[in-house]
Amino acid sequence: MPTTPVIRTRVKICGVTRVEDAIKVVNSGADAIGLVFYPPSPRAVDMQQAADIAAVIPAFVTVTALFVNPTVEQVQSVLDAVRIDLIQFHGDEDDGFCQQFNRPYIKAVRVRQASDMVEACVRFPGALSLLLDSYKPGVPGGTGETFDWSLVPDDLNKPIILAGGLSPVNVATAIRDLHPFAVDVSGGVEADGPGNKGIKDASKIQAFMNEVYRVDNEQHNS
Ligand SMILES: O=C(O)c1ccccc1NCC(=O)[C@H](O)[C@H](O)COP(=O)(O)O
Repeated sequence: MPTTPVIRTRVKICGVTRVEDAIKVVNSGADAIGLVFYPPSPRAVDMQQAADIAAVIPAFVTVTALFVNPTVEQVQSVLDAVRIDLIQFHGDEDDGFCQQFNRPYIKAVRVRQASDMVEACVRFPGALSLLLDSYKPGVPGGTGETFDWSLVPDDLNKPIILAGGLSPVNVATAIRDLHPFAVDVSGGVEADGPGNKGIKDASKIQAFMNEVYRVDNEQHNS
């Protein structure tokens, strides 16, 4: 993990499915939203939902499109219809595939051991950052589970986006322990209840952001 804290930890809220939730995310001060283009996910959006959401996102908030092993045509059709600033590849794509879309990209690494992250830095030279997520067999992402943060090497040569099971309860510890460039949350800011995947809760989003602000201030005023 980097030994020096970043001045302000960036935040991406992933799995937004409704315009009203996108507005909550923007108003909370988050830096990025994630739109899931993976139909099996309960958080998947169709093209119209995505276009409607992207239309309310102002400048300086990054609209991220998330794919899991898409075809070239699937990615291109989204890019043609929706304002997308950044692509998140969450499957088994390689660097050549990820680089062909004329958009910056980040690559998810589902962490089992330290070498997963070290090797990903070599295998994905075009990735802006690595998004470190939990490994769960058969589940490509959005698991709501943390992984063993002590596995994260302190000398990775790409900025880290920490994901997997973050919430208002544990994000401060995560930032203190790992000093990631950014944190990414989905399930941890959703409304309670099994049918509410993809429905974000304004008070949880704000609690998450408040914790990020609190720990950033704590680290820079100590
Ligand atoms: O959200 C999904 O359903 C999903 C499905 C397939 C691949 C990725 C998916 N989500 C990715 C994310 O929302 C986050 O980048 C990350 O996995 C954190 O999710 P969570 O553990 O719920 O905070």
